[in-house]
Amino acid sequence: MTGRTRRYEKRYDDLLGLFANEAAFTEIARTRGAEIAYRVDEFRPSDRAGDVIFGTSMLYPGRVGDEFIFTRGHIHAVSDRPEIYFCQSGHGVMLMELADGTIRTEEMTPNSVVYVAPHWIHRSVNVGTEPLVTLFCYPADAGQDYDIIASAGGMRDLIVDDGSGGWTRIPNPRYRPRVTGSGAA
Ligand SMILES: O=P(O)(O)OC[C@H]1O[C@H](O)[C@H](O)[C@@H](O)[C@@H]1O
Ligand SMILES: [Fe+2]
Repeated sequence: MTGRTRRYEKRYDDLLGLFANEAAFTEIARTRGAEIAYRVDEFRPSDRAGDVIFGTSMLYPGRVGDEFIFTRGHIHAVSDRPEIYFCQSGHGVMLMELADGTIRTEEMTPNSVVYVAPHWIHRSVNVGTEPLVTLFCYPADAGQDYDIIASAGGMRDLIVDDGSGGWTRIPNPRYRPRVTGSGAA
């Protein structure tokens, strides 16, 4: 991508506390903490509501224990703002969750498009062996809220190796359901 207005990179060290297997993470961070886990190049023409931010993201393959490497994940700060992702290469899963814990996954393979509808928390997961490269686009006034995941102990499900070359979803043992709506427990 040429003409970017920003590049943002996350190293393994920046992902501390996000993976379920803390011992496996500690071991990886000890030897490869400074390695880039993912990189985002974006073009942001302005922050105006009618404008769009677009760019490319490159998530390198990896695993922490059985869990596949992922982006930190967020909900848009203006939560009704959607996003689209076009997969250029690699094999990924878009893991999406509503505040009430409803989960959805969409597989990402080259030339597939994923629509992240308004109000969905979203995280890209690389379940393959090559970098997962996506082109993304979302409204320029959307912003990102990371606390919605952090305050719940992560997303409700983990995307893990199924032991036969694929991926599967298992419940996240650290997940604490959010209190949503009136009177919900
Ligand atoms: O913001 P993160 O959860 O770290 O994910 C990294 C990036 O993922 C996507 O590509 C989004 O469109 C970016 O806006 C975001 O910054
Ligand atoms: Fe987003």
